[in-house]
Amino acid sequence: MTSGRSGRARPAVWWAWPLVGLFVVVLWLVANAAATMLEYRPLASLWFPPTAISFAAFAVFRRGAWPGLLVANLIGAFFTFLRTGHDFPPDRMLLYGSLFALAHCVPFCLVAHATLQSIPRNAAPSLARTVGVFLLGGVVAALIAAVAGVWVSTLAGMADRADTWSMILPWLIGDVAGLLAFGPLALLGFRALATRLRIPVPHRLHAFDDLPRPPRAPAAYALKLAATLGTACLALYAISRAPHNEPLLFIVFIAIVLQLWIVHTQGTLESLVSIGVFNLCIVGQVYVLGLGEHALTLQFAMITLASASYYGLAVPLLYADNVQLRRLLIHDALTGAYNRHFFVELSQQAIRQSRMREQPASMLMLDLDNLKQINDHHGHAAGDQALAQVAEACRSALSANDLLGRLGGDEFCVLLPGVDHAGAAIIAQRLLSAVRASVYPFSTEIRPSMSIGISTTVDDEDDYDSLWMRADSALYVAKRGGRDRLAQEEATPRETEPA
Ligand SMILES: Nc1nc2c(ncn2[C@@H]2O[C@H](COP(=O)(O)OP(=O)(O)OP(=O)(O)O)[C@@H](O)[C@H]2O)c(=O)[nH]1
Repeated sequence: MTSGRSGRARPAVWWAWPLVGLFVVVLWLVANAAATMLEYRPLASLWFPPTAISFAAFAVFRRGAWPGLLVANLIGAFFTFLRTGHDFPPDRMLLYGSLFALAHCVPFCLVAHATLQSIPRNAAPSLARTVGVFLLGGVVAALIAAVAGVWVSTLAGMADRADTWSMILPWLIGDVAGLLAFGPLALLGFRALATRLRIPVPHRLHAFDDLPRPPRAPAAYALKLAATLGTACLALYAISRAPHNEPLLFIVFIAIVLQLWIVHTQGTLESLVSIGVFNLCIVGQVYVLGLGEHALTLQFAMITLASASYYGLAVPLLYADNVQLRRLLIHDALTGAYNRHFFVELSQQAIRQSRMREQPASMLMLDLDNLKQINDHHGHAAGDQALAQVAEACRSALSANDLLGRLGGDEFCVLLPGVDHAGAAIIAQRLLSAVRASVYPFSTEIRPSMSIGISTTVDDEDDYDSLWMRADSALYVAKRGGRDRLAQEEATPRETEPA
């Protein structure tokens, strides 16, 4: 079920799992303390970041996360009992603590599992789908955790049955806010830790490693992050000075627009860090400025920012997919030249444009020599290699305006916009030389060579088809003349001798 890229060769050291357990316990309790500091009413915190730790630990360490998380939850529950003055006997403490632990761990274990399962094993992953499962699963898990947690609270006598519904909503929102603030970032952190400790992590966690990475621009990132945080700080400072002017708080939503700018232009890690920092900035300010009464609006802002950002992360991936699809659609996979369909379309367009500019256009029909012999003596893989090698040699001898297409088999075609008869012959000669200069790695006896037929527009009636027919006839002449040469369309085509 799980296997690691680097973990296969060397097994984890014996102290790796205890260290993971300890790390999870400490991190979970620190997050729990941060949540406690931000309680704006009993058992309702502005956010509950331990959810992020639980989700990430289950996603990376799977079953191995249970011991650390159970211990952390029990300790966290004991502290809450003491802090809220509930002096239970030891057996009750253990019972209620265990129930709290299960109420929290089971739902977040399930959402971690569902998020992992949303990444296909053998197909191209879709970040949008995984983000959808993570967000919706996160909300459902938080709802289950909130209902179960409030139920345990009433069972333990820590809350009134009458308060049940008024407790569930803030509990749910706090859990979601904590999960979205740090869940994916914590997951990356745990994955890095597992790799260091040579603990195998689920294969699926590597599915998004090849996300397109925009060029690193730390100064631009710092500027955008400062603008995002500055806007959020400004909004909170303004509302702290004018507490009854609620609309001021909505300045925070401008920060969401700035954050999306980061997501669309910076790398994934930078985006995850900015989500976390934005959340820290909000909760830190709420704590310092005492803005607990605006908790729901701010939670809404934090959740909106995080969920919009996670979906935004899928956009560069979709864009890269589009580029790749377009590349596959218009190029011949073996040689990288344009495929026949696209080459014909581009050539027709280029011929029309040359005519409008009152310029000529020329066409070169290229045919690789002796491919059948290469296939027969060295195999089809060698034949493929010859085709790719000759195409590369041609590409290196052409300019950016010239079009190279593979019409099929060993036939290529070059369209030269704005190039006349004489110019076409010079370029064709350059192509012959470039191909002759290369050496086939599979044979020193067969020298790379090709034959070329040339045609050039003579009047406005000329189009792709007429050029193609004349270039093809000229190619036939070059082949008949002994290969490795060019022939121009003429009543008596001019031929060059092999070098
Ligand atoms: N390896 C490989 N062979 C191909 C491919 N497409 C076509 N061929 C083979 O290329 C050979 C072309 O044969 P011919 O048209 O007689 O060409 P040739 O052997 O180069 O002979 P001349 O053109 O007269 O020099 C055929 O045997 C095709 O099966 C391909 O994509 N890869």
